[in-house]
Amino acid sequence: MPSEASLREKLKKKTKFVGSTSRNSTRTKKGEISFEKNGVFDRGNEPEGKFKGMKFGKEVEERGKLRNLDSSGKKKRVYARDGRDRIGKLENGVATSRKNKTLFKRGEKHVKDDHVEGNTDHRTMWVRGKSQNAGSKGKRLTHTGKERKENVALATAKHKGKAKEAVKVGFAGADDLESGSVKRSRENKSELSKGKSQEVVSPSSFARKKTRDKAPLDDDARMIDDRPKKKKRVIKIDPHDISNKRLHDGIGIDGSKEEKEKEKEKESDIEPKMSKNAQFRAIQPSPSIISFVEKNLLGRRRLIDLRRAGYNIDLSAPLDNIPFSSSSEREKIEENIFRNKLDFFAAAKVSSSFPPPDLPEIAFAGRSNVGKSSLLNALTRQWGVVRTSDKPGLTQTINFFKMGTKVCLVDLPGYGFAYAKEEVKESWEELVKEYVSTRVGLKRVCLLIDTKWGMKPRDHELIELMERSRTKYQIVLTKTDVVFPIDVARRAMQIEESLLQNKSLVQPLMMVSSKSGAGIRSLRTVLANITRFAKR
Ligand SMILES: Nc1nc2c(ncn2[C@@H]2O[C@H](COP(=O)(O)OP(=O)(O)OP(=O)(O)O)[C@@H](O)[C@H]2O)c(=O)[nH]1
Ligand SMILES: [Mg+2]
Repeated sequence: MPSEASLREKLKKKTKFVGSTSRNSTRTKKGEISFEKNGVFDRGNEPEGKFKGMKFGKEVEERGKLRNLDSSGKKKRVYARDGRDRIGKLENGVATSRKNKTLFKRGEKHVKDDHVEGNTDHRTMWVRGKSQNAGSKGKRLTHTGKERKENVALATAKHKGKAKEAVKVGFAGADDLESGSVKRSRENKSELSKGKSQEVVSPSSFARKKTRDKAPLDDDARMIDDRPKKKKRVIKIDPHDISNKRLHDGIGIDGSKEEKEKEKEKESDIEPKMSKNAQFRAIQPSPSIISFVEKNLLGRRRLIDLRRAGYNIDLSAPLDNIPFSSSSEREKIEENIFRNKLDFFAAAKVSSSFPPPDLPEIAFAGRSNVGKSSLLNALTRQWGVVRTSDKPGLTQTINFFKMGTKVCLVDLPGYGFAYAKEEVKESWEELVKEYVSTRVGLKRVCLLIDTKWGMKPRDHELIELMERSRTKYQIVLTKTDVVFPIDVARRAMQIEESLLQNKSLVQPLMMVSSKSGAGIRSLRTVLANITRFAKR
């Protein structure tokens, strides 16, 4: 049997090896190593090679006992009690491994371990700790008497809700464990996860907890510090108390001045609330203006209504397409003058460049982009002769157009906002002012006002100038098609009322739309009368 002898020798060697490694392993694993039912290491994370030899030698015998006893819970407990003395002789690490064996038998988690230990103080404490009678049943096998007392105290403290007491006791116990039993510290760690009072067991976690608790305390303290400061800042003002503040302001206590001031405040509050727009809405147009607006289809209208009335809003439409006047005489005048071709013959940037005043002139003035050039085109229906643009400031010179042999139409540069340098715009204004105030042969200035925006300060400036120079001028509201008919009437009423005292103003106020053609016929009639009666 040489093979048997050699086998035994091999086994002995392995046993020796295992004996040493098992201790080391338990020490290093610190209770994390688990036993299987057959007592063999391990399902843990340790490499298998380390623990294979556990089946042999004395260790194997002991494991055999363990195995038998592990098969039932009761036996295990009996074995543990009996074996504790025996195992207790071993080093702490080994003893821990024994306990761990029982602990991890049914699971590897510490929480489970506590449950597996079953009727121990420990489990009762932490499992039932949330209920009642912590530590009243059973005895913890692995704990010393001192530890049991601590746990009981912890449980009692917890049960009674005395967290502070529990903290103190727990912390003391943790100190003991740190110095001695690794198992104890592990148990305490598991305890940490079960409640606030348990968290204090580990000194490090206790320190963390302490700092955590401190921070909010500090915040609270700061908040508490802040509150009174805020309160101090608050000045309680009684709105009905007129004793101090109002006396200091020099207002009598009787409240007479006070009431007056209140009334003034109310009035001043009301006035700004009445915006310009609201004031405009409050205007009541006269019936004559309203009828004129309706008759000429001024204001925003449906296309179908314009067509029914005989308007042709097609820009390329000839002059004839404008609705016929009921008066044959007026119709004749319109045709005779405005059927003539519109001829551009002069442009002037300075007054010295003005052409000689051979013909009576009708000028079109107004702010930039108000529609002066467009109106010239609409009156003659010769689109493109006068250049227009949606960009303010296109017309930068005084442009002279002959219309037949009887009248000259003058397109003036606009004033106000324009895409041009300030100096240039100022020169335009000066040129326009010079023209309207000094031009010989100027029979009428059509001052164009945008119906939507009304008159602006620059318009008033020019009016004042024409009033001073006694230049005849007539207001023409443009772009009436962009506002409601009632607003066209309101604007007309507003402007007429504002210029009632002006002597050089020629009535009536005209309203047109170069886009729809509304009011163009009426304006033609007015302008034709100028040329007819104009003295050369
Ligand atoms: N809806 C509408 N738009 C108009 C009317 N008249 C002119 N416009 C537009 O207004 C813009 C300015 O027109 P212009 O005739 O160039 O105005 P302007 O007063 O000559 O402008 P400046 O030469 O810069 O002073 C253009 O885009 C026109 O199409 C109108 O009656 N209705
Ligand atoms: Mg123009």
